[in-house]
Amino acid sequence: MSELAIDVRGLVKRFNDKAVVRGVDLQMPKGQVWGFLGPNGSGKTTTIRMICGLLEPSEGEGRCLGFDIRKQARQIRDATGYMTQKFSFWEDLTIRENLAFVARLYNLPKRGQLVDQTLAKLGLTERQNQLSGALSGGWKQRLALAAVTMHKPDLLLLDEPTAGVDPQARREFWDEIHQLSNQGMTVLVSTHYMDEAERCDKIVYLAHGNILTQGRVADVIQRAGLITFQGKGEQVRRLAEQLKGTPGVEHVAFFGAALHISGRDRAKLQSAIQALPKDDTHWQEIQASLEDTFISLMQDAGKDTREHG
Ligand SMILES: Nc1ncnc2c1ncn2[C@@H]1O[C@H](COP(=O)(O)OP(=O)(O)OP(=O)(O)O)[C@@H](O)[C@H]1O
Repeated sequence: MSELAIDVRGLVKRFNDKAVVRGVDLQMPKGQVWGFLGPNGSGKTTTIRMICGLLEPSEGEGRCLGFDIRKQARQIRDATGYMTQKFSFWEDLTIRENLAFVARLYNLPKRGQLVDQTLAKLGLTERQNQLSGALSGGWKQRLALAAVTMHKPDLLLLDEPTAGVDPQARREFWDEIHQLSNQGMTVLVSTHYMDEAERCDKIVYLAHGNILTQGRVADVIQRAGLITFQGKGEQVRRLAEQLKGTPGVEHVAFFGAALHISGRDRAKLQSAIQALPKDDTHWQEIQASLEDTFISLMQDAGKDTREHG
């Protein structure tokens, strides 16, 4: 039996002749947690849907949990939990009714007992008869996660599961993801949050339908070879415009109140800083963050697209 949960090659998806996924190869070992990142519209959802057999690729092939993504969608569905971006409950059904509905959908045995256990694990037994629509965003996502894992899938595909959820609830959600992973589940999760990317064994970064980089977070940052300086001070907002377009300054971005400038030539970055009007801004070289790296990758990918049409 293959040790790869996902093994797909050359996946292409075209909608009305426009390629939105342009040749994705993904080999993901079982038991790991991988993050799927990339700007809006880069093709993450489309790729996930092809992997789990919901969408037929225009080109390419592969296996998910050993099943052919083109021919064995049903088997993949039965062994996979897929939480879509807009996972929605019947808001006018109770919490219990929603779980019971999913259990019936998967034709699970001992449904009543299973729903009881799931409610207890979630800590929602007391509230089981409340309408799901009344739950907070964080609770809704936890309920959704419980629903898509009730059939004990081998692979969990989560599409931006924590969008719009507060930081505390996101943390709790991730604790649950890691617990599921400890039980042997393989998890592929798409996200726009850098702190979530850092919790993954590996990340895959997609832009314009292509994988631009993948690997452990530290390796991805190191491979990008970015040099970053951070500026802090009262005047820093005024400096940003001035720095844009300066030779050697490849990108300029605010991180809270601090300004980051990055490039690949340290001397040029230093010259750019020295040429600034003297004020109280304090500059220091820092290690490039994952976000700096992604901003840079995205800008490079943008240039590529413009250059190559
Ligand atoms: N059924 C469809 N028909 C036509 N175009 C589509 C369809 N589904 C997706 N697209 C387009 O494909 C591109 C990739 O979309 P996709 O949802 O895969 O991106 P994404 O990386 O998941 O984005 P986000 O981070 O915003 O969720 C987008 O331009 C989208 O508009």
